[in-house]
Amino acid sequence: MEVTFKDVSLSYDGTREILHHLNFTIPEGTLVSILGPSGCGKSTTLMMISGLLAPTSGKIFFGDKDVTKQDALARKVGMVFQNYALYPHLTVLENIMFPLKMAKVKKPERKKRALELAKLVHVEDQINKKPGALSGGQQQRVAIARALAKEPSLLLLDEPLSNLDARLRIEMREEIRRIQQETGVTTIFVTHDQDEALHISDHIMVLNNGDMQQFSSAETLYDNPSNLFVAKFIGEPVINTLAIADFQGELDQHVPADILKQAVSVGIRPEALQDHDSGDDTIAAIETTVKEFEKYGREKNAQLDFHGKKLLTTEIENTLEKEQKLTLYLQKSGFYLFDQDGKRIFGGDQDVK
Ligand SMILES: Nc1ncnc2c1ncn2[C@@H]1O[C@H](COP(=O)(O)OP(=O)(O)OP(=O)(O)O)[C@@H](O)[C@H]1O
Repeated sequence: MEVTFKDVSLSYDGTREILHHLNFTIPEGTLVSILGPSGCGKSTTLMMISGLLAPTSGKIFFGDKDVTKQDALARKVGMVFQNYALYPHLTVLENIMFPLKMAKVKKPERKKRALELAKLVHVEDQINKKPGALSGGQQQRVAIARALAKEPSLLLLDEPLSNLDARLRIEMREEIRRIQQETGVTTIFVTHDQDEALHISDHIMVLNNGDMQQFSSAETLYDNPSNLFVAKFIGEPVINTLAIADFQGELDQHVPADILKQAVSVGIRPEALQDHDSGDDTIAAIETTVKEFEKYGREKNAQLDFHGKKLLTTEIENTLEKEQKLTLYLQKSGFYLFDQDGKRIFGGDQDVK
């Protein structure tokens, strides 16, 4: 189901606005993550999609239908939370069948459907166990199967992996992607973990302080961040940032004068700082001093001092000594300028916002 927010705002108490004028469309059949720091309004956005919370102003559409006034039941959404919320006294199969029982589906039919779902989420060999006898990952699979039982219009997942250990999180995020692709159900996934969002989503909505910063693919967020917040939030290691006044290097050959005049901040991805000149792709050479250097496996990180400011690069070919002087060549791809509002005004693909 396609979901559209038109100018949706929300205040819990009528005074403080938590979400401001959200406008977006989640395309049918896609997996979209809502990503942002703690308290930015991710769960609140999901609750408004579910119908558990009504917007203070604006409209919500499922397809062409205005559902702003419909409750959660009428919207037919399936929800999964981080604490699974399975019924402890029921078996796995009974848990999956439960929503169908409530919907008065006949017993043989609901058993057949629950068995299909148990297979889909790979718990078919656990169906007679109680949730307490399952691992966290298995419980999460059951919770997803239960949410899918009534063939929901949408599958909504609120931080579903946060109670799992690191290895299981990776396994389960791949599983959520597989289940979403096998069922084709439009899925909306709330997370504060960029790695999780970048790995499984078709599109990512980045929220900060109740404002939508950008809604695009993982690749576009990284290559064409619309503003400084997104540039800093997406990417590991984090992008280097400097005030333009602290950037001691020649840019006028590559950056138009009117843009340079508006620039307030500089963003340089760690991989855009190389120790060799690559001709046309190099936009400036800068003088630095090595502070730290680490090399192990595929990781190469050098911490550098650049006129009193710190820079990090991942692209050093040769071994370095502390306090060594080093000329770095700034690559065009991975170099950005931002104006006083933080908007990207140079770098990346100019027409992608
Ligand atoms: N029921 C409520 N009543 C009043 N304020 C609330 C309520 N629920 C959330 N808030 C406030 O709304 C803001 C957004 O909360 P929300 O839970 O949507 O953020 P979040 O991005 O999901 O955060 P987290 O990642 O920490 O769960 C926060 O400032 C929070 O304190």
